[in-house]
Amino acid sequence: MNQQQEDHASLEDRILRMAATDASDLPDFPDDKSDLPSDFEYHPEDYEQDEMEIVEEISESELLKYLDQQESGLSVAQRLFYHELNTTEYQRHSGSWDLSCLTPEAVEELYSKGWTELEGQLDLDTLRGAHNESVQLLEQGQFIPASSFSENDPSRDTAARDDSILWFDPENQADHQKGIVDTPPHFQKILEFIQGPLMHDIRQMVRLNGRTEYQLAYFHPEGAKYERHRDALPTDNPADTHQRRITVVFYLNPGWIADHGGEVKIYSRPDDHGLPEGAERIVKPLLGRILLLMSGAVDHEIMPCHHPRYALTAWMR
Ligand SMILES: O=C(O)CCC(=O)C(=O)O
Ligand SMILES: [Fe+2]
Repeated sequence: MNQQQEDHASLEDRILRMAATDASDLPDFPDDKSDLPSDFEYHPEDYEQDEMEIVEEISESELLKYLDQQESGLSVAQRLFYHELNTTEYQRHSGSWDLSCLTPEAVEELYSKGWTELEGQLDLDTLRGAHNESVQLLEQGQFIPASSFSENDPSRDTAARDDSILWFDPENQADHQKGIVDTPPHFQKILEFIQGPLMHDIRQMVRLNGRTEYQLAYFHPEGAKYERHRDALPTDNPADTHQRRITVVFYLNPGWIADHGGEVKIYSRPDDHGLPEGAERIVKPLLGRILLLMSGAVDHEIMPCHHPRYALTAWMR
């Protein structure tokens, strides 16, 4: 762990700090122990229990708001990078960064804004094939409403999303009860790209320490949307295996036009006064476009869809 990281509280510490400030029933501990009632016994475990209950009660968005007030999610997420990429010193050597598919500009943008877009990484045949496979999976009834997964993660506001999802498991441990299906051949190629060149590049730049999951989402054309949210809590702990670190979204919508809707709105990060620092940005879900996000740093939303919309999301931990 480097000096920079030691100076910052871990995610757990920051959450517990909040719990402690909210817990008005915590005793004011006097320096002079004689102020305590004579029969008072302090069992720290009792209060730790209270703190945990408070953490469970607050919603994910409230928790994020509080964490952002302590430090912006982007600053926290930037410490997952091995280097400070926005220095002239580091950028001068960008030609020698060992990248197989990403450009140095894309990596710099991911670092400095928390997100970037890529194009032209996969051939049209694979992309069109994956779109056709998505339609087949829908016709086979393989998708499950995302909101029905809420019991797995009580802090997630699953009412915020109208999409239906399924999971690909590269080891092909199909379990249809849990929404896991065999990976069809064109999706297999996309997964190979993610696990190969893309993972290679991201690993060079960002500390990863966990498994990657693959979710295919279908948004129905009767206005399905996904309200503003973030994919993870901001963490800079290299040992964390739980929080998602990088979100990769592959759009699979041939012939997309503005009337189809389903654009992604990317929210600008808040400044020191909690106000948006810049304008919101729109990403169109065009076939072959890829959106990369620092999962703990960037709020985003999916606008209402007026045409079937498919996207594959990979979350790297
Ligand atoms: O489909 C997209 O554009 C993004 C999906 C997303 O935000 C999510 O699944 O968390
Ligand atoms: Fe998301």
